[in-house]
Amino acid sequence: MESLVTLVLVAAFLFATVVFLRRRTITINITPSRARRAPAPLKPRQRLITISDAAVAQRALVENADAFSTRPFALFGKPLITGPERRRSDNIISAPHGRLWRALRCNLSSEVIHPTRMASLGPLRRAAIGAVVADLRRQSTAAAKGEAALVVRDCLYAAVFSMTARLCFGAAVDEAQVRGMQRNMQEFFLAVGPSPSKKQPGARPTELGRGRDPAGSIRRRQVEFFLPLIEARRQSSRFCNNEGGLRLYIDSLLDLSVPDVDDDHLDVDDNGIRRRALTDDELVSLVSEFLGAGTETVVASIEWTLAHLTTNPRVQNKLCREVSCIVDGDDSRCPSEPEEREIQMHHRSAMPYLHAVVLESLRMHPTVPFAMRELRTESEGAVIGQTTMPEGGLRVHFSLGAIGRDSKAWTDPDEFRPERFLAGGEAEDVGPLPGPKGIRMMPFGAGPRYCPGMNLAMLNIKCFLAALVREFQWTTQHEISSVDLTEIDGFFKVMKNPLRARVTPRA
Ligand code: HEM
Repeated sequence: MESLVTLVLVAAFLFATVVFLRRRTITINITPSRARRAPAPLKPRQRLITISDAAVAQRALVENADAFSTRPFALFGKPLITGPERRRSDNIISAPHGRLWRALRCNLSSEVIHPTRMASLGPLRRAAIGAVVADLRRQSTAAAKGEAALVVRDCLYAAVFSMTARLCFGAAVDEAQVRGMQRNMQEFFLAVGPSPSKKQPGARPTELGRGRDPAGSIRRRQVEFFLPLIEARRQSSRFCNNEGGLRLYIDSLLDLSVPDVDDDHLDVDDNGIRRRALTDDELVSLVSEFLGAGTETVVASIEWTLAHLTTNPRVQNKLCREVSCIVDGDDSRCPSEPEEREIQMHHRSAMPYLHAVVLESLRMHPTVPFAMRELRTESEGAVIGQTTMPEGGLRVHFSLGAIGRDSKAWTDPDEFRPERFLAGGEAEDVGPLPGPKGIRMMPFGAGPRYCPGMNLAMLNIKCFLAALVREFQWTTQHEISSVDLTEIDGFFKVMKNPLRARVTPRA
């Protein structure tokens, strides 16, 4: 009897959701919360639905963008992002849709990672790539004697992290400080779920589950570690330090004033809004968000792509030919400045196959597995019309992996086939963000909350991949290991078993 009642309730809920998302027939997969591990705790009695259908995602995230613009606050569990004062210390990811979110997002996009600033990132990126290449050469020489397969994730992670940390704090931070930041972030991600950090040397075992106040103590250590670095930058004569044309993230945050009232419904004149500087707790939240978002996602994407290249010699050779032809060729159309040249070379039109390989990898393994939204009970009237919002509100997870592998939208979706993104292919007009024809894949999300780091991420992934494929041949070592493409979904979608490959320097 009890199960019959549950069945009826679930059926009514599914029906209501479909009606709410549009009153015509749509295919919608709704997974009850227990069927998938929710990366973030649900509020008591809050319902969770998982959307795996691109058309439904389009209607929700693009056509009903206002209603679907707020993420659940407690993505990580409150104590991990709440400062010692126990007040909200939002970062961009957690800020509700409104003035504060807009100010924070606009600061990152226009001050730090605006396309016009991409060129000044070149020296940092080249140093990071140089470090990985040198490390892999050294390891491959050592490994050649013992015929061992290399794990690329560790040196990749260290290089990308150091690049992101210096974009945040500048050249003044030394290696020890960068490694300290890395450990701190690894501890954070260990606490929130499976991540590449788990395998990182020096990562301490998580304290979760030991019955202490683990989240609170992780946050305390984060504050203790980052505040002195922030304070040092605040006290420095930062206006005199030329950071090679870079606008450091920490400087932009220290200069930023944000609206004091984060309520778009208040009837106030724009000029009358009180503004304030960011609190120390907010600065810590924003800095750690930048380091985490800028590193984990990019490293995981490069590793997934290398895994496919290792098992697909045809694709790898084709990519290597394209990269070598452009990098080693003398294309007079390219600008002579190395920074400008780098950006132009990695443009879709210059290296279409590299672009296609990266898109295909992101389609199959979007490294952020879900775009999450929360629909509040307050917005019920405006959004839902006749339908009753479940008590406690509604959590909606858009499954980016399922959308990218939908067999109704993609031919052989589980096959790694970059050609589909080339001219004449089934996805020639599909890019990393949904275009005017609607959503086919959305590895960087969709609607107003899409990833602001997309351009930087695409450029970094392409530059690392181009160098790694041009410098090395990637093969499996059957007698020792094969490539295991099993995914693990935590806050990030990572390889369950890190890529182990034989890495041979090209002549
Ligand atoms: C391969 C690399 C990356 C992937 C796949 C990725 C993916 C995503 C996704 C799926 C979202 C959620 C979008 C939504 O809810 O609709 C997101 C949000 C976000 N990402 Fe990324 N990201 C990447 C790199 C980066 C980088 C390099 C940065 C920073 C420099 C960054 C900063 C952010 C921020 C701040 C948000 C929150 C945006 C908001 O709420 O307004 N991401 N990202």
